[in-house]
Amino acid sequence: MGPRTNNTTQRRSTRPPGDRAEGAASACLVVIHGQDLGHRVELDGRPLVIGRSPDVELTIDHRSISRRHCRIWRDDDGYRIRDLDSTNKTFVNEAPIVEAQLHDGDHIGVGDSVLKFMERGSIEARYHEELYQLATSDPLTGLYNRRQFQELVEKEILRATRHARPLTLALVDIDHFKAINDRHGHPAGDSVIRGIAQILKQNARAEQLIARIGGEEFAILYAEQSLDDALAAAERLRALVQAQPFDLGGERLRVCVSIGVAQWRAGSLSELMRAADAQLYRAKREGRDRVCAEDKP
Ligand SMILES: Nc1nc2c(ncn2[C@@H]2O[C@H](COP(=O)(O)OP(=O)(O)OP(=O)(O)O)[C@@H](O)[C@H]2O)c(=O)[nH]1
Repeated sequence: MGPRTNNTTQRRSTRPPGDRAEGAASACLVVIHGQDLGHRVELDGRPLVIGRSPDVELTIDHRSISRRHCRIWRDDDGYRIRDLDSTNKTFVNEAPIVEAQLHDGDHIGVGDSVLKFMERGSIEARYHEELYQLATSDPLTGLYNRRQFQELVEKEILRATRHARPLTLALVDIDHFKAINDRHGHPAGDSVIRGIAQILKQNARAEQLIARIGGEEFAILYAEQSLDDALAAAERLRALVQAQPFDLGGERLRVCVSIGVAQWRAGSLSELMRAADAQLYRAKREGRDRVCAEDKP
């Protein structure tokens, strides 16, 4: 299990990467050794605890790391780090510390992992920012890509389990998309994909995760929302898409989507995906342009 940034709605937005408010973060941490190499966490001045517990802001689920291992915060002189009496100690540039000032480029050792501290704006931080965007987002829409979505959903499943909160997944698929490509061309198809992504983004709440997980398929995770609430949100999206004509070179085209919704009930991410997928195919079978959800238990 790799590192997870928690405190989702505050620490980092669960909105798609393209939607992130720029300028809020003043520094970042990048994993340069250990699990989830390249993972990046923004520091925006608020205290951040690194540890094995799922309830800290940056979870690294590894036995070499204490439940609450160390804390990073900002004071008038910049960022500081303090070890929280961890079993294996916290290191800055390979020296054990109790408390220390952090400087651009410092290596922070926690258990088997090494994180690099970088001031925002440094060339290296921008380089990592670009790499991170490339690795986690879909270039056509700016939404999360499939891999990143799966990683974030795994984390939400842990949180839902721990706090006994509901979690609902919707899979959204454009209807008869091949015909749009065939009739209007691939670039027009791309603009329809972008347009639908835009509708999904504009109507998402901060705690929702949205991704493009396939050619003309999107996924939305409704964290902390019941099946009924997610169903109502999905139905609103379906109606919005249906009501908004796309302008394809002067021709107005109506596009529809089918949506399958499933609630997480213990079990793995792939079981949740399969359940939502079954509902999506039911929506297609029953005539498209509709939302289907599994019956409640
Ligand atoms: N323009 C464009 N087309 C894509 C992209 N990715 C996949 N496609 C096309 O999307 C089409 C998907 O077609 P199908 O899976 O047959 O589905 P459909 O025509 O939407 O039919 P239903 O889902 O059954 O309503 C294929 O023609 C793919 O080539 C993309 O990034 N851009």
